Amino acid sequence: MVEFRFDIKPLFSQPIIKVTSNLLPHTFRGDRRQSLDATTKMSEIIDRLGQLSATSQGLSKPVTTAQRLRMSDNQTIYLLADSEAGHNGAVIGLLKVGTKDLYLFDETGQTRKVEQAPSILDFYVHESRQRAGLGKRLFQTMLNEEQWTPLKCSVDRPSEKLLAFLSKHYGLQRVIPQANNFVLYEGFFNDAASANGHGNAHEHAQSPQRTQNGLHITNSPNTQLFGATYLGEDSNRRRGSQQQTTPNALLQQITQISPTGRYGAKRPTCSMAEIIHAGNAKGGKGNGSAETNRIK
Ligand SMILES: CC(=O)SCCNC(=O)CCNC(=O)[C@H](O)C(C)(C)COP(=O)(O)OP(=O)(O)OC[C@H]1O[C@@H](n2cnc3c(N)ncnc32)[C@H](O)[C@@H]1OP(=O)(O)O
Repeated sequence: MVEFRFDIKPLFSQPIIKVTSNLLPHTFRGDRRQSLDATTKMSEIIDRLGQLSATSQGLSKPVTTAQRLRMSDNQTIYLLADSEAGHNGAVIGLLKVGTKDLYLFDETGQTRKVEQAPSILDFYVHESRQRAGLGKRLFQTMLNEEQWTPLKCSVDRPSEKLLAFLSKHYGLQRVIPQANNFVLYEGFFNDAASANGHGNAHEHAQSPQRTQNGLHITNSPNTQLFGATYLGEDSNRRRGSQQQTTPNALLQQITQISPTGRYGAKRPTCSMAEIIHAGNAKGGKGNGSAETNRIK
């Protein structure tokens, strides 16, 4: 459990609170002095949980910091607390989500630009409380609040635990291979006009060409950056057979696909990739991954 030198109860009038760039709990009411005190404490909570999440995922630096949240205009952090724990209560989970403009491959290998794609950016439940349903509670609250459905979420470099989590609770198993670090599941592009539940995600297809050798070429930045996609018989068979893929197999698949990330070797910064996959947030961005720069 993550305890603090101050009492967290005044900040958590309910077990799960939402925080955006003003660094105040969404339920907060108070004068200027109280706001200042609350933002200082919230910053400490976010930084601690962000650091623990990074450590737990083996990342060299946190994906989530108070400073990054303050600089963003489209990110929300959900925090889960146990007010009964310890002397001052304890914060036990963090989930950061946002929307991203992404170039993505659909099921047929065609490139699509998706604006404001719902994205899962960071997720952590303290080690002492994992596998007790708290992650599900946090995730479900987020889905209800954002009015998102799991199938329509892109996931920024999911860990093996998160892949297992999405498979278990939401039946998400078959990924659509991507050239960037985001993972999508089959069905993401169905009825894409309402991709984020509010109906305001937009996607644009790039017209594809299929050559004799099965290479799939579009005039898209994905193709320019990562080359054509091979749509061989094998991949068609795999799709046709509707195989169930285990999280481990998925991870392996992603490892092979992902050009960067926690699974790949370090590679030089690609400024083109940064431009293409940069999200809407004003904060610093990563190497091909909208949010992270997770491996440095
Ligand atoms: C985009 C990103 O954020 S990627 C990074 C995701 N975060 C991490 O990997 C950090 C470490 N892990 C965690 O913090 C948590 O395990 C979370 C956030 C992924 C899930 O939270 P939990 O409270 O454990 O989830 P919850 O109890 O609701 O669901 C449990 C299911 O999650 C998956 N899971 C959780 N822990 C593990 C684990 N150690 N090994 C494998 N699967 C796991 C399993 O499917 C598990 O079901 P099972 O116990 O029947 O096998």
